[in-house]
Amino acid sequence: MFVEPNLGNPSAENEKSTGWIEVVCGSMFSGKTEELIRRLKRASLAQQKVEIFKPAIDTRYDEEDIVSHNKNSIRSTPVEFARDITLLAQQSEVVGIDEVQFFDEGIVDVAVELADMGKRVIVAGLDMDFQGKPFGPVPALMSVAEFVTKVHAVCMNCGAVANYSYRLSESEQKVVLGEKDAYEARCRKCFNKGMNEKTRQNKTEAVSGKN
Ligand SMILES: Nc1ncnc2c1ncn2[C@@H]1O[C@H](COP(=O)(O)OP(=O)(O)O)[C@@H](O)[C@H]1O
Ligand SMILES: Cc1cn([C@H]2C[C@H](O)[C@@H](COP(=O)(O)O)O2)c(=O)[nH]c1=O
Ligand SMILES: [Zn+2]
Repeated sequence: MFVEPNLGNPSAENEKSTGWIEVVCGSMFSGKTEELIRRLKRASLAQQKVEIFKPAIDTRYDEEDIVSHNKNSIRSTPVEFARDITLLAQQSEVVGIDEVQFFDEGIVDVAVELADMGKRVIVAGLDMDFQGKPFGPVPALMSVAEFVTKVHAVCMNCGAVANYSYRLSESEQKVVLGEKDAYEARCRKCFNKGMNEKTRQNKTEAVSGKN
């Protein structure tokens, strides 16, 4: 379990405690949102000023709340652009961001600026997309973060440790919102098996003139 670093206890009135960036990443169903909520609720319990953001496009469970697959939730502000967070987070000591993979690359500078101002910035998101490729700004965020936590799901095919989000449909679009109806957590072996089956099926359909 992640143990929060000491926020510091500045003795001089104007002295700021050091800020930092934490990344919680992994596949779908790996517990990213639960871990984010856990850290943010502990910060609130410690009387710290907490602000939470999510990309406006993620409306799966709720327009505003961040909701885990277990239905654990926390209030958040949906924002369209990464830059919006800079303005909205000015008064906070702790800034949480969920589904960070959906933000533009500007989110990296935003996270760095907020941390430079002395804030604790906690972001959670998918490190890989449905093809097993790095997802948006997450790799760059991992580079600039002080702390990176990779969490894992359970493979729905064989029960092994799952590192991949396997898309059940044939869609090739990067962004396809969904839950268990659309994705399965899979281990490396079962993910590769599924991807190879898809490739074979596409080739067969191309030969038979279906596509
Ligand atoms: N294949 C799976 N592996 C692990 N947990 C799963 C799986 N499918 C459903 N869950 C549930 O999802 C919860 C994690 O949800 P959540 O924090 O929203 O994950 P994430 O944000 O990483 O998608 C787990 O505690 C568990 O109850
Ligand atoms: C792999 C992958 C996922 N998505 C979408 C599907 C869900 O709506 C979110 C991930 O949510 P979670 O909290 O991590 O379960 O992302 C996508 O759009 N594209 C992908 O490649
Ligand atoms: Zn497996």
